[in-house]
Amino acid sequence: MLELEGICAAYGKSRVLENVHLSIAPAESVTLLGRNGVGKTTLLRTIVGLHPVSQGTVRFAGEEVTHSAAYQRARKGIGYVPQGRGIFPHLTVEENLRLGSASARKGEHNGGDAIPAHIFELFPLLRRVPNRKGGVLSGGEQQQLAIARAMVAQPKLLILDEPTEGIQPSIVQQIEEILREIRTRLKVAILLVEQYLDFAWSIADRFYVMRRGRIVENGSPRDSDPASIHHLLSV
Ligand SMILES: Nc1ncnc2c1ncn2[C@@H]1O[C@H](COP(=O)(O)OP(=O)(O)OP(=O)(O)O)[C@@H](O)[C@H]1O
Repeated sequence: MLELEGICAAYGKSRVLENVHLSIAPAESVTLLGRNGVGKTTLLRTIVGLHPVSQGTVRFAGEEVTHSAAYQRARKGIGYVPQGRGIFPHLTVEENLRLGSASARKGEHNGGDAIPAHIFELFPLLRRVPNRKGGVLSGGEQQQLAIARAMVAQPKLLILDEPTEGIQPSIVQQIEEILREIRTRLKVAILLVEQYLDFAWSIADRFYVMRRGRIVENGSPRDSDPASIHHLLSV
């Protein structure tokens, strides 16, 4: 479903990604691990169309999208939950969700479609607070809102950048369950950047480890020893 081949990217003259190859099958859950500053967020941004690649190709759902605009990739089915959540703090929960709808992404400035019922089944907490402003929600609620907003557009691939950052452990478990539902029931593929290895391990079918802009290891959590991955992440 997603294939990255030989991706290179830079900020000015500073090269950040070097020859990255990565693939994700439909409904597969993949985690991208690596220390701070190795290029994980930049790689996600090249996939969603927010950072240009200097070499390589991005293919999604059988089509090359290397140079497509972010909104075109969103329409094709790439959903993105950025680091820091990216919700609108002054808009209500319902308004935030409507902005995620497919018609809003197509540029029809009508406030978007109705919110699909399955969104509230996945996020019952949000059903209880439709009129609350995004900015007054707790960190965990904001993260759920950010994921729900991406899900409103019915993506085929959901990309999440450190969804557990700054969230208490009990809520992390809720988010884990929601992501599992998204993958198994809705058959949406997941690409997760995560520092919290236990969380990543519990939902990933496969992992990649990145160091200094390169993929240095990949495999399946079932066949890998977490201690060796911890070691890889600490050197
Ligand atoms: N806008 C920018 N301009 C210049 N350099 C940048 C910019 N954004 C990131 N970088 C640099 O690119 C490198 C990769 O950053 P990136 O955010 O992709 O890493 P990361 O692995 O996601 O780290 P983190 O976990 O801290 O978000 C870092 O050295 C960073 O300082």
